[in-house]
Amino acid sequence: MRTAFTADQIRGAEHVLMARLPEGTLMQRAAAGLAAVCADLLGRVYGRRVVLLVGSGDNGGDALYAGERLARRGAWAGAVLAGSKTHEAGLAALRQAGGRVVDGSALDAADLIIDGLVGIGVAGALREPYARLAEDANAARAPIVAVDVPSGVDASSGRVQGAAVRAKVTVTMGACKTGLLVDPGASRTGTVELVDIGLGPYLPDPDVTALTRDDVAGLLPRPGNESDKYRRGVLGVAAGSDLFTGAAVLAVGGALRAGAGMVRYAGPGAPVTQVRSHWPEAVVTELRRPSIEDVGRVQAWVLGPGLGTGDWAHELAAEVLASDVPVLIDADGLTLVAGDRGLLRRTAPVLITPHAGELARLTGADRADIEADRLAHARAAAAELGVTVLLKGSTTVVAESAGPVRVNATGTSWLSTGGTGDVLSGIAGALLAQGLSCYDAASCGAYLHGLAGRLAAEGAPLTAADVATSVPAAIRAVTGGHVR
Ligand SMILES: NC(=O)C1=CN([C@@H]2O[C@H](COP(=O)(O)OP(=O)(O)OC[C@H]3O[C@@H](n4cnc5c(N)ncnc54)[C@H](O)[C@@H]3O)[C@@H](O)[C@H]2O)[C@@H](O)CC1
Ligand SMILES: [K+]
Repeated sequence: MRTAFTADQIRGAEHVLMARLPEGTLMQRAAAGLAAVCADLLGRVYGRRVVLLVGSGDNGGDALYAGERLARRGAWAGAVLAGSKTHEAGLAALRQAGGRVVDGSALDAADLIIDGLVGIGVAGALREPYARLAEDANAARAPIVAVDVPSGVDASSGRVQGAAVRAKVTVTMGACKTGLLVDPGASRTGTVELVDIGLGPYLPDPDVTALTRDDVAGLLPRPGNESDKYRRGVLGVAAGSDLFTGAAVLAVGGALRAGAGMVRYAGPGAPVTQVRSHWPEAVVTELRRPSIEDVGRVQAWVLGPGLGTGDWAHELAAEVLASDVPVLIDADGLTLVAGDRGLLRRTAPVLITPHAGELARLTGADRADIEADRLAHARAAAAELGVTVLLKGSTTVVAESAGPVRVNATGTSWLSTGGTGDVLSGIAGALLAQGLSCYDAASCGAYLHGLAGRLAAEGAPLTAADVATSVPAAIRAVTGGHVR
């Protein structure tokens, strides 16, 4: 499990550790790790031009001491001092090693740029001259190594309020920061390298976690000798309408490919015909009225893709939500719930899977605000609505009212195409039906969906149906595909 922490959590742990060590120890550990990554990236250090962007805090101190180490190995090291004050001991050490102070024009001829403008101490948008330096560094041809956090990215949320460095590598000290895993910040970090400065034992429970392949392999249900189609989990899918038939086909497809023992599809005539012809494996009930009475027993429901938002859909949603099994609500189901919050009054668990626009409709928050601070809005919605929230987007996050938010890093921008959300609801629904909690079903579902998207795309456009087709390959990639 990858873990990440807010700036305050990191400061708290650093405080305890620092009190036990001689002054300056942590910064030397940080600078040593940073210099090693820079040297790796340069290949040969001797004679290469390294430009340090140095802010007024300890982030600048890390950069100066790393510059000193590289200068001692024969690099040309020039520091651009951006702040009204500078880490004096760091600057003296750099000078002693042969480094110098330069102006921003040195960026053009740099072989490597070290961004030590601001780290976890940043507040708000970068001020001048920091903002201009960040932009000039981005425009230069040299790769940028960001110290701790790319300057301009909020370490605790991933928020970017103005100019921000776009790094090739981010060398983060002690522990990963939340803002490095959540967009828009995550898109600025490049590769994240962690330098161990001994903080581990002093860290609290993480703010954010990300499942690894092994975590997902451990959580995914696998059929055993005792399994039959009923015990493996039966998923009900209430989706599709005479107007929108494809959503039903895609949600059922995602569910079948993700290992549901059986999928019971319930809908009106047109999607019933489509689902039957695409998926003879599904057990289909054609609904003449909005009732699930004749559908048979299920262990979880997917409610909403392509369902419509009229009275018929509302009545069907109310029936599904009156059941005593977990329900995943997506798409039109979310619109129905936004218009009638009373539908959420139930004791069995609810997982909602909105994108930012759908969450805005549900909570009244501004869509752009949600995009800018996905974590905070997903958490707040989970607490307000009493549900598990899977917020879709460039970084998909899964939040409950308490505990760490799980972020998913497997996605690809090729997935932003019509119908992929319907497939995701089928995958996560199938995992719910197999007995996973909303939290695990959502985060494993997002992981598999992202990976299936990557496998389907291979760097080219994909369709939602391709994603569903690739889900077994994604599961094989995660579990090692051992035959059992
Ligand atoms: N505290 C520690 O034990 C360690 C800290 N380390 C480094 O120290 C950093 C934290 O240092 P600081 O607490 O000094 O904070 P930072 O260096 O991250 O930033 C604080 C400085 O930036 C300025 N600043 C804040 N927001 C700004 C904005 N929007 N535009 C322009 N300037 C802005 C402030 O005026 C202040 O001088 C970490 O990110 C890490 O790089 C590492 O050396 C490891 C050990
Ligand atoms: K930085």
